[in-house]
Amino acid sequence: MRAVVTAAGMRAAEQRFFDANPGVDLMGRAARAVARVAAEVNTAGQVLVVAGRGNNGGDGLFAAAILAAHRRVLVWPAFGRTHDAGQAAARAAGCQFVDALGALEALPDCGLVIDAVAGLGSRPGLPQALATFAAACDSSAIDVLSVDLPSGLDADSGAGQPSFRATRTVTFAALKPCHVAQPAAGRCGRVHVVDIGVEVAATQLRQAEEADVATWWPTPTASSDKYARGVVLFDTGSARYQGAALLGISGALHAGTGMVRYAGPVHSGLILTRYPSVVMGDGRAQAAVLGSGWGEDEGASGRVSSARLHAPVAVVDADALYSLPGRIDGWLLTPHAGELARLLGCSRSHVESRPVSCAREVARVTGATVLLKGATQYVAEPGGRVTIAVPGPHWSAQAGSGDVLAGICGALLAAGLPAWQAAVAGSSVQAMAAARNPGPYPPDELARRLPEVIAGLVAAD
Ligand SMILES: NC(=O)C1=CN([C@@H]2O[C@H](COP(=O)(O)OP(=O)(O)OC[C@H]3O[C@@H](n4cnc5c(N)ncnc54)[C@H](O)[C@@H]3O)[C@@H](O)[C@H]2O)[C@@H](O)CC1
Ligand SMILES: Nc1ncnc2c1ncn2[C@@H]1O[C@H](COP(=O)(O)OP(=O)(O)O)[C@@H](O)[C@H]1O
Repeated sequence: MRAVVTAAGMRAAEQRFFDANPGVDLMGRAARAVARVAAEVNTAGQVLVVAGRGNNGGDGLFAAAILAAHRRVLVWPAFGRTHDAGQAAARAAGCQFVDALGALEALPDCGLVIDAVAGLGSRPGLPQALATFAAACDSSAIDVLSVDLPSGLDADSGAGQPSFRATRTVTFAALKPCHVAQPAAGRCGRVHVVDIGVEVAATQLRQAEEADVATWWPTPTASSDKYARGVVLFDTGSARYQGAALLGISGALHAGTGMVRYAGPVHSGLILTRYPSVVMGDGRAQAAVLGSGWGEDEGASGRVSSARLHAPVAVVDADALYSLPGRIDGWLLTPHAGELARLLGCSRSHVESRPVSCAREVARVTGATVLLKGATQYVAEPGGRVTIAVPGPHWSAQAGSGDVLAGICGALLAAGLPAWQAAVAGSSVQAMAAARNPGPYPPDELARRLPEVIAGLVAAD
């Protein structure tokens, strides 16, 4: 699990560090890390450092001084004034200072641009000259190494256009929200988190890793039987959306559930032709999966109540989200941004601009865990902790992926994982299956690839 720290949290951690270690040269440590990664990206070509006015510019200037020992380094102080000591070091090391025009003219001869315009202090957007330069970097496909974060992005919200688009980002102590939240994360390239000695406090926002999923994944033992592994009861699908039932069942079976019961309206012939191990009808279960493919079913409340008679907890997807039976501790809700907006009575764009606080709010009010689906998958617990799932490729943005995901999560909930782990592990493993099978595979095909991903995970653990 990797901590994700806000700009304020990072500044507080830095202050604690300085209080305990007065006089330590953190900027020097940051600059050496930037120079090291710069040398990895491009070993010998000319480097152009764009330096801002603050400490981020200072990191870039000291890195420029280190790199200038072995290669030609140009420095563009984008606002004229820049970090005084950093500027003196860069000049003393022989860096050549250029203006905006000089920077643009030099670009074709450079092997690397270091963006040290702004980091934690970055405000959304760039002034015109920098926006023009960032666009020129984009169109010339030159490697851009951003210091802390691509300048022009807000560290916490990830908002910001125009901004630099980095191929690599070197950040310090911990990830910041903009490194993990799409679409900003897509502008950071490969992110290196460098230890500079600053310890961040435990965070309420974290990014899960494959190793976490491997640790949590429920694997059968010699004493396992189908009931111990978990029974999932599905009430999914409708006459109009029959496929949703098949997709969810596929997710659960390929994630390793002990048994699937199906109590929805889709004809048994259709279900059993595809999945002969499914037991038709109600019965005791460890978890239910509800809502996928219901459409605007008028009997939604009745279907939710009925499932409660058979299973202590449920994954609530799609249209079942609007028939929640009061407080539902231990349950898992799986809305996308539009569904979460409807639950909150706000606009989709409001949810998209504040995904963490919106998911937290619904978790707090319902007592359930909320998996907010989308390009970044946020899992919010009622206590306020939010875990981001392992990311995957955007091919998964297709009808039916959510139905499969609900089934995977149902299997994990039935196996006894707490709702937050079921949600993080389920959405991560689906993303990993998509990442290991790049291309436009339909969601049912990706579900069939889950076993090899899970086998690899548990073997590695
Ligand atoms: N906080 C820490 O623990 C550490 C911080 N360090 C560096 O210090 C940085 C923070 O320094 P500062 O607080 O001085 O802030 P920054 O240097 O990140 O940003 C502030 C400056 O950038 C300008 N600026 C902000 N947004 C802009 C935009 N979109 N376009 C153009 N200019 C913009 C501001 O006007 C201001 O001059 C970190 O990002 C990191 O690079 C490192 O030296 C090491 C440790
Ligand atoms: N841009 C994206 N990149 C990666 N995954 C995405 C993206 N957009 C959506 N997804 C994933 O695709 C699935 C879509 O779910 P959902 O909208 O409920 O679809 P459906 O109801 O049709 O199954 C979710 O698992 C979600 O996390």
